[in-house]
Amino acid sequence: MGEHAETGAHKPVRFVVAALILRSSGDTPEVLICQRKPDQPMCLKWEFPGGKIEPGEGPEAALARELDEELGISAAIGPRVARIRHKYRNGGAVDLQFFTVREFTGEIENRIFNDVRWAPMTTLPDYDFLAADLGLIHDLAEGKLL
Ligand SMILES: Nc1nc2c([nH]c(=O)n2[C@H]2C[C@H](O)[C@@H](COP(=O)(O)OP(=O)(O)OP(=O)(O)O)O2)c(=O)[nH]1
Repeated sequence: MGEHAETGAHKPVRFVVAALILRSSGDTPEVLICQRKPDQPMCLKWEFPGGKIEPGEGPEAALARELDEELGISAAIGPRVARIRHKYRNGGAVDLQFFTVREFTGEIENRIFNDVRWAPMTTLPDYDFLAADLGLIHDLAEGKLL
């Protein structure tokens, strides 16, 4: 195995934005989570809606575009609450920025995912999330972030 196969240094970093879309159900804060399709890489893992920033695009604009494409909503992008760099075992690195979304117009529609659901914050660790998200979901579940 060459050194690049081990370090993944040959693969460019993917700059990704994702949304913590929040609502309250009674006293319970909930967040929207999405499950990847069976035919996608890292299939059936859970993630937050979002995707790659396109060249020349700002992070907020990229996220608003992705939420429209993936869920059919027009979202007010709130503050950035986390930034995570993660190297996947296949060598691909991601730079993830998470923004809160507390207001949107339109009805949430599942356009590309295997499943979409509102999850109470405390239940997040019960879902099989992408590895890069694990620290974040534990902080969210423990009420440390929001
Ligand atoms: N949307 C989203 N992507 C995430 C999260 N955590 C995480 O590691 N990612 C990774 C998975 C993907 O490699 C990348 C997002 O890329 P994408 O949504 O535009 O495209 P994709 O899943 O087809 O991924 P790719 O194979 O094209 O890289 O970021 C997350 O919570 N939400």
